Amino acid sequence: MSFLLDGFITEFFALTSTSQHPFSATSGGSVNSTLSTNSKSIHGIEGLSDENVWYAPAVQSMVAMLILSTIPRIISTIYGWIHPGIYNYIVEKLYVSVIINQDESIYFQIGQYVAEQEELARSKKLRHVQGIAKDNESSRYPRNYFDEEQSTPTPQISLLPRTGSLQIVWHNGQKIWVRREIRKVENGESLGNGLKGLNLDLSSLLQRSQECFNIRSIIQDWLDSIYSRDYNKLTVYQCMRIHYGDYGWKRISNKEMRRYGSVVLRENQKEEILGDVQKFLGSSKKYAMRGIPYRHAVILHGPPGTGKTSFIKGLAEKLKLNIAYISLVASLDDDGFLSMLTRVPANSVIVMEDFDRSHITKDAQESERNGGSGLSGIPRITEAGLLNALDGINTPEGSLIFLTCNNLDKIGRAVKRPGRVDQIYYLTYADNYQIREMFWRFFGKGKQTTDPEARKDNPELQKIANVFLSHIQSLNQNLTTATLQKFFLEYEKEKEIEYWKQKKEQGISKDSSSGSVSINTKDLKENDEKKQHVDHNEQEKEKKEEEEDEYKSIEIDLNLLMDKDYVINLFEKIQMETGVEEKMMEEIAKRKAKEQKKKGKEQRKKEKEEEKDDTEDTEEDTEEDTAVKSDVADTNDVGAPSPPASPLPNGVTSL
Ligand SMILES: Nc1ncnc2c1ncn2[C@@H]1O[C@H](COP(=O)(O)OP(=O)(O)OP(=O)(O)O)[C@@H](O)[C@H]1O
Repeated sequence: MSFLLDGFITEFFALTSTSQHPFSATSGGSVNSTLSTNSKSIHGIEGLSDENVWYAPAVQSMVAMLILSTIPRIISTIYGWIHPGIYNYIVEKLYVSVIINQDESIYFQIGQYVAEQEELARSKKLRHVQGIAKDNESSRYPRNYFDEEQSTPTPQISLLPRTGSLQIVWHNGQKIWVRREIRKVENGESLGNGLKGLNLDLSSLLQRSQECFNIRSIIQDWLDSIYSRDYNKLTVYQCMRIHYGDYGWKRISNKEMRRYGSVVLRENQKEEILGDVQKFLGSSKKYAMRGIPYRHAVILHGPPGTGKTSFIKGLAEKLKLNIAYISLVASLDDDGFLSMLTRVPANSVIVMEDFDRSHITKDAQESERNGGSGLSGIPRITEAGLLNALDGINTPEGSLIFLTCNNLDKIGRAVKRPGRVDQIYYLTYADNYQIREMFWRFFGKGKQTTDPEARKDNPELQKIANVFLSHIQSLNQNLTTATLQKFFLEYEKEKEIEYWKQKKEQGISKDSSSGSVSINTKDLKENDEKKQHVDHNEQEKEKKEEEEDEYKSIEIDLNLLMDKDYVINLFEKIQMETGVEEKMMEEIAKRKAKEQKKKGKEQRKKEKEEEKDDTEDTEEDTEEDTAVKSDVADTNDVGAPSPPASPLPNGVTSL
């Protein structure tokens, strides 16, 4: 009922107010003329001038369309008051509607499209909206470390229609009503506002012989437009609980893909995994012929920060796949798990991370003791559920599954056996090849980042890379690629800080030397306030653009990377900050203690030498004094004996 009332009110305002007509957002000018002609066209067209006559039929048909689309709603609303049965009958006969539940993977795309149309239209009709935070990527760079405002960008707010509000979206001249509404459970009761079970109810006036196929093709157009715009971006889905007992795939981000080339594994390892996956993706017929379930599971294991997640993202970019994360530690039971696998968004690689930390350990009893498998009341995936998933019982044809873990020993043999898991790869600490590649990817220019031949053109950087590598080797420590990345970022940051510091100093001295132009506040006040505001905004924009260009062109001085002490100290600082594994911390502590001891020894040695020098000086002084005294004595008391030489060793003074 309220749905139709809203529709009626919307139509009423659309007819009575030209500025609020949905067309006004896209073609404001033409709408005014259209509607001002309405009254004339209804009573005839005699009032129209010759040059306007040509569009009269169009105006008439538009008005007729508007009336036609409104009248059924008005009638159905009135009848709805009189008799719900009649209301239902009219709705049933005159409208088509499609409901998309929140647990459908396209729910978010359709919701996004509709919200964007609303934002585009900036409809003045929307009065009560939902405010959500919008991530403002562009405000993050350039990073001038002295500009505090810049480093803490203000969050941006975006307005969306509220749950329950009615939106109108025009598609090729056809009007679609869209409403987000709280989902009704099966017995017809609403779940209440606290729960986020939502439907998108899209309805449209029934058009002859098109029925729901028309609205289906409209929704398909919307989806196509969203997908074509976001093509080349990685869509990441996460399996989430939508409301009690119900799970869905939620799109959590739509990012630029991580480039496959930006991930550095051991020499040829990346190509090996890629080749294996490509071979699988191109072998559907072979699998079918042999009657083998067409699915492929890969385990990536190794210490944290060796690039397991990064590699999967890079692989997804390379193969143009989306990523669907499913957490094995979430409160998800076997039924939920398997049903989610059947609904995995198309063209996705399924990723189950931190497998060894899940409740599915190699010892099922241990798992139960730890509260797994539902004994603690929290629904859990059981080992049997996981084995079924890996066997491909519920997974769609062509499923590609990646499992990641730090400790492979914690995974039961049943899981690892051939047929369930097809390949196992170990990603470990960075070797010389990876250190070198990471270095060039960070500091090389153009082709040098990936092409060893091109690096020969930069012997200076090659020298720095070699010396840097030898410093790392002298550390004699296992370093992950994540630690190396952090090192380079920290180094860059330090150098940038130095750069901005210098810039700031130069800026101040430049201003003071040139006797910067002082602003006459009186003159400013006389200026038009609006103009000032515009000028200020433009200046800010220009300044930002200049800084952005400058940021891109900052030349980082890499010579410090050849300083062994600097490199070792920065690594230790990073390792301390990032809380590396205990063993590494122990090693650092040991080395620190050793260094401290060495320094203490050197200090004592130095002190001893200084004291020795002092004693020698004292002795010399004493001798000199004695000589002076004896001279004096010679002069004053000729014949007095000289004092005996001290029997104490050097540096010990006699009391
Ligand atoms: N081999 C690598 N090549 C490029 N970048 C890497 C590599 N390994 C780690 N990194 C960087 O380190 C960070 C952490 O890496 P990532 O999350 O992929 O590690 P992980 O092995 O999945 O760790 P965990 O086991 O804790 O999940 C990322 O920012 C990534 O850019």
